Amino acid sequence: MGGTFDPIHHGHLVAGSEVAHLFDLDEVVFVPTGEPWQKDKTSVSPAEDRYLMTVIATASNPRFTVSRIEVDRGGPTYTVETLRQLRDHHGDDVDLFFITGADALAAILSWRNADDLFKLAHFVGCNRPGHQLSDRGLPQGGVSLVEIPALSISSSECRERVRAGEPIWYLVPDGIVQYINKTGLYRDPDGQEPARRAAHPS
Ligand SMILES: Nc1ncnc2c1ncn2[C@@H]1O[C@H](COP(=O)(O)OP(=O)(O)OP(=O)(O)O)[C@@H](O)[C@H]1O
Ligand SMILES: O=C(O)c1ccc[n+]([C@@H]2O[C@H](COP(=O)([O-])O)[C@@H](O)[C@H]2O)c1
Repeated sequence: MGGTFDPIHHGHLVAGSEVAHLFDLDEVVFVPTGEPWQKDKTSVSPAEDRYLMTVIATASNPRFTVSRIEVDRGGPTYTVETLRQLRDHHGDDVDLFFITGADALAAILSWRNADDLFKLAHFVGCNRPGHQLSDRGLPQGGVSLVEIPALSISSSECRERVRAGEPIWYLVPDGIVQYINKTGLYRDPDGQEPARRAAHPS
């Protein structure tokens, strides 16, 4: 499952679990994006933080693992390179499924070497609340769309809530709340929430 995971939240975990069930997958490998080239670089947290949060969030599920493949590769992250590396590593005996969200798949034709992607893996697009994807324009048989039990959570909302001093308990696993508190991720650069700064202007 590919994503920026900034931070990983229960929407991602439910999607991974649901797709594993529907497609009878042996393993779901979460692959945090190294450098998401279609996102503003300055607004994405360090890859190492996103990787560590993904490890923490998935640790309790024996079918979930995390790969450093994109974090370690360096440079802009292209899914086509990730799939080629995975294919080289596993050989032709495994079926690869690339799981991601409907919003990301809607833009797949703008991805690097889009034509090759569908030869390397079967793509699974997760419909989430507010993002319904049609498979119009996508190659027949190359993509499956699945409905994920509605969980209206997004990473951007989690980041906004932390910045505003609002709780993210139960939107993300407990360990992620603790990691964010410990590292100060998503807070203002001076480490204070806006509400506290207003009360104690420096
Ligand atoms: N609640 C959800 N249900 C199903 N799929 C989801 C959900 N949240 C995210 N996804 C999908 O998981 C993929 C990877 O997610 P990503 O790391 O970009 O998180 P995000 O919540 O979409 O982040 P952001 O709000 O920063 O755009 C995305 O393509 C996204 O559509
Ligand atoms: O290969 C590409 O060119 C490409 C362009 C945009 C996104 N992706 C991948 O799509 C997945 C979801 O991305 P995002 O930005 O929605 O978190 C993630 O694994 C990205 O690396 C891949």
